[in-house]
Amino acid sequence: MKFELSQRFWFDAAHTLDREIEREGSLRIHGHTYHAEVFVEGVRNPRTGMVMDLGHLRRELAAVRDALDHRLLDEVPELGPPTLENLCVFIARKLSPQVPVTAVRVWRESVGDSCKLTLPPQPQADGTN
Ligand SMILES: Nc1nc2c(c(=O)[nH]1)N=C([C@H](O)[C@H](O)COP(=O)(O)OP(=O)(O)OP(=O)(O)O)CN2
Ligand SMILES: [Zn+2]
Repeated sequence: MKFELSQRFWFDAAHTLDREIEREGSLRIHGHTYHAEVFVEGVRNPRTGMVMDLGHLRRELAAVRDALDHRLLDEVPELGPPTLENLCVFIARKLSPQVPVTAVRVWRESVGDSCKLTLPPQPQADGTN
């Protein structure tokens, strides 16, 4: 049996974005509240009954949030242009290799847009995936 767990967090951040349309407003520094959800997938450890302890995931996400919250995203190392796509990749890469992440979604409620990065399932310790 395979299970999918998820954990959400949010952060407030500023950015600019170099776009072909709506350039002027996008190039001015402005802020958004971003929401993110990280999905992990796997089988239960028979001893713990868990795919992974959600407390560990919460700790990992607190560190990721710290790298993004109240920041000017244009200046965040390794992010690149501060798009939803790059935020998904950044969050996935910040998680330690032990986290069996299969997807990351980032969205802005106020604008109504959303981006989901889907990753291939990681091999499990018991050889399944
Ligand atoms: N493929 C993508 N396209 C666009 C992205 C993106 O991340 N990936 N991002 C944007 C803009 O940032 C987004 O549309 C928000 O627009 P913005 O000018 O930043 O803010 P608004 O004024 O529209 O929204 P408010 O939060 O209400 O101020 C565009 N395309
Ligand atoms: Zn914006």
